[in-house]
Amino acid sequence: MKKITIVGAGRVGETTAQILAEAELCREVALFDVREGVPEGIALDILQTAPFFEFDSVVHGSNDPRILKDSELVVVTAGLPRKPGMSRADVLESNVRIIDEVTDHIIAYAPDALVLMVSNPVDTLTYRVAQRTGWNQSRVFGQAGVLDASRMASFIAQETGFSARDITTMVLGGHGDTMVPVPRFCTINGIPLSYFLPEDRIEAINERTRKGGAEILSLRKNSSAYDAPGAAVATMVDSIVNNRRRLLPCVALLEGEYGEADIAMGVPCILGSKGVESIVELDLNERERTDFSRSASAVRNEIERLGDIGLDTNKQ
Ligand SMILES: NC(=O)C1=CN([C@@H]2O[C@H](COP(=O)(O)OP(=O)(O)OC[C@H]3O[C@@H](n4cnc5c(N)ncnc54)[C@H](O)[C@@H]3O)[C@@H](O)[C@H]2O)C=CC1
Ligand SMILES: O=C([O-])CC(=O)C(=O)O
Repeated sequence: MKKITIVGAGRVGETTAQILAEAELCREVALFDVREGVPEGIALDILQTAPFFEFDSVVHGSNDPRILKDSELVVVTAGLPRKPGMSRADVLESNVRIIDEVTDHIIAYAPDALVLMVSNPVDTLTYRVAQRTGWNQSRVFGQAGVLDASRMASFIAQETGFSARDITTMVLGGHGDTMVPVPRFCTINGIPLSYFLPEDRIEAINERTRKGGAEILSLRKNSSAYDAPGAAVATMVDSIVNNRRRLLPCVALLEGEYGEADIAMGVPCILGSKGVESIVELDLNERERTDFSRSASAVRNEIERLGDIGLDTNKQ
């Protein structure tokens, strides 16, 4: 891929930019942020790691949204992170205004790009971007499940003492307290998780996964997570730019899949060069279905709050 722009040169944006450049996932990594000098400074700092990591990707930054021009993919990390004690939904009102502005820049300067949303609450803001752009399911999607699944895998690795590499996990639903880890679809090198861990330990891991973001926030105090989130975004970008067509949980717009429509939330997707190529519909059991629809209700409540904010588009 020639050019990827990261909107929001904060902690997640910077971490993502470093990984994309290091892995040469595109020729040009652009950083856009409203903080004066910051995107330029971060770009320069990352560029100066090129001799160590031996990459040729170019990194540059600007406060001018025209930097988005010619991007094939835009990763959106702009917006407030929550503070300890808050839920992700608590930053909805602040972030929707930022995301509306960012969306208008994308429409104006990168009208053919794919959009990978990261800003929280990510399900609702992915939905918002899709509404404002009018773009389809394949082009507008978000990151949540890749991170949640990696958290779950690392907890399983800690619990079993086995290599995290052999652990495959699946987390569906909204990226909030109602997220749905699905241990039935988790394996250790193909062997079901239940072969290694008793039910109560699996349940404890599910619960820790649901609270994974809050756990880090409570420890780091003045920052939510950004190392694993950056790596999760880069994993999705890699599947897109290399057209790997990996099966990854993504925040996707549902159009009847899983019995839901007019909503965006985490489901397994095939992610390739055109974005979300398809949604994989798993045959959920009764408990998983109940948990999934509870999670959908939580996301829907957030989406309803958007109604008060109004979608007065300001397409340039
Ligand atoms: N989906 C996920 O799994 C995750 C989502 N997040 C979310 O990502 C977002 C960013 O988190 P951090 O990087 O830690 O925050 P941060 O505060 O370090 O960075 C946010 C950046 O957005 C910029 N920004 C604000 N308004 C802007 C605008 N109109 N245009 C361009 N840039 C603008 C700020 O200047 C700042 O540099 C938060 O909403 C956070 O909750 C964080 C981790 C994981
Ligand atoms: O916890 C937060 O607010 C940031 C995030 O989404 C995560 O780390 O999962």
